[in-house]
Amino acid sequence: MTNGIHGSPYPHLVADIGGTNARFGWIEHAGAEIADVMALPTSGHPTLADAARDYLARTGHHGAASMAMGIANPVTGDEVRMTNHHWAFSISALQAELGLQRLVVINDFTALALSLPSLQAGQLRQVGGGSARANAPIALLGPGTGLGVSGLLPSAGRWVPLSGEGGHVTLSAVNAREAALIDQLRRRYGHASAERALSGAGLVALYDAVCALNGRAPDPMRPADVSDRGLNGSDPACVEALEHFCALLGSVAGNLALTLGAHGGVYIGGGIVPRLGAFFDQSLFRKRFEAKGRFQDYLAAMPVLVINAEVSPALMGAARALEQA
Ligand SMILES: Nc1ncnc2c1ncn2[C@@H]1O[C@H](COP(=O)(O)OP(=O)(O)OP(=O)(O)O)[C@@H](O)[C@H]1O
Repeated sequence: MTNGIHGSPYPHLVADIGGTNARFGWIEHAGAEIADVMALPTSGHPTLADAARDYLARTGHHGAASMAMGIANPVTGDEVRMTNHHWAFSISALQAELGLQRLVVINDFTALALSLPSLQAGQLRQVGGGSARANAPIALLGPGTGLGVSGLLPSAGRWVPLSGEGGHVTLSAVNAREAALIDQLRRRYGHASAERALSGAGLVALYDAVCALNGRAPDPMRPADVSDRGLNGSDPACVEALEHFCALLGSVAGNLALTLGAHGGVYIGGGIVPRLGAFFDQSLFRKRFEAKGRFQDYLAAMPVLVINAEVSPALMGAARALEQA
């Protein structure tokens, strides 16, 4: 068994645990690529340990010495409880259960942030703005089961990732229709956070809110139904919900970019935006991103980069966290 750069013994099991998908990969030795990447449905396994064992059984791997995972919730102590799924566990108990010498657990978007400097041009699609400045703060947000938010700050020649919960900031409106939609979300949830609109469930909640404002009973929908009918134009309420989704994401992304001074670029991760393709590029997203009054020019220069969903960069970030542990 060999050690990593800072002493994490190999082989490494790496994981990206979202509310819907649990993605795993295997690193046999130092310098090896991440192999046997596999996504398992979180709903198909009673516990995270079960999902990890299922992955190991399916791939025939055994003897992981270290594991790193990014997981979709705040990580503030030994007890971990997912925000958008029922899995909960003790980090020390999971380490013992899986027989690991080292287990590193970080937020999933913190892990994704750690991977950003290694992404290749082919894994990104730029939506407006100029060139990213070197050694400048980077912003990251991504609608999926929830709304992940993070960033990278340059410090003394290395990148420091942020571990906040920016998906739960209060959603704000820029016109009367948005205010009415957000009011619908507030009635439904009490607090209308960004995630209540900018996630899979949020897309359905926006559709429900549009129907309520139009005095129409909503059809039962999954997030993919709303986006499919919005993209093919077959249901005007879905088209409007998808347009609001993109516009509100622009407002939230612009807020994050202003707060961080993200001249290094604003990255969009998560499973939803890459599926919207040209609709997203032609939506109000970019206009809203820049619509910050006197700071329009400041934001107009910043590139927005959509991360291709086919790649699993959060696994790379988890691997990096293990190297740095
Ligand atoms: N075509 C689609 N259009 C819109 N939403 C979709 C589509 N397909 C799947 N979704 C939704 O995307 C969400 C899953 O996103 P993602 O693939 O990023 O999962 P995840 O990594 O488990 O999420 P998270 O990290 O936010 O917990 C689910 O809410 C799902 O219903």
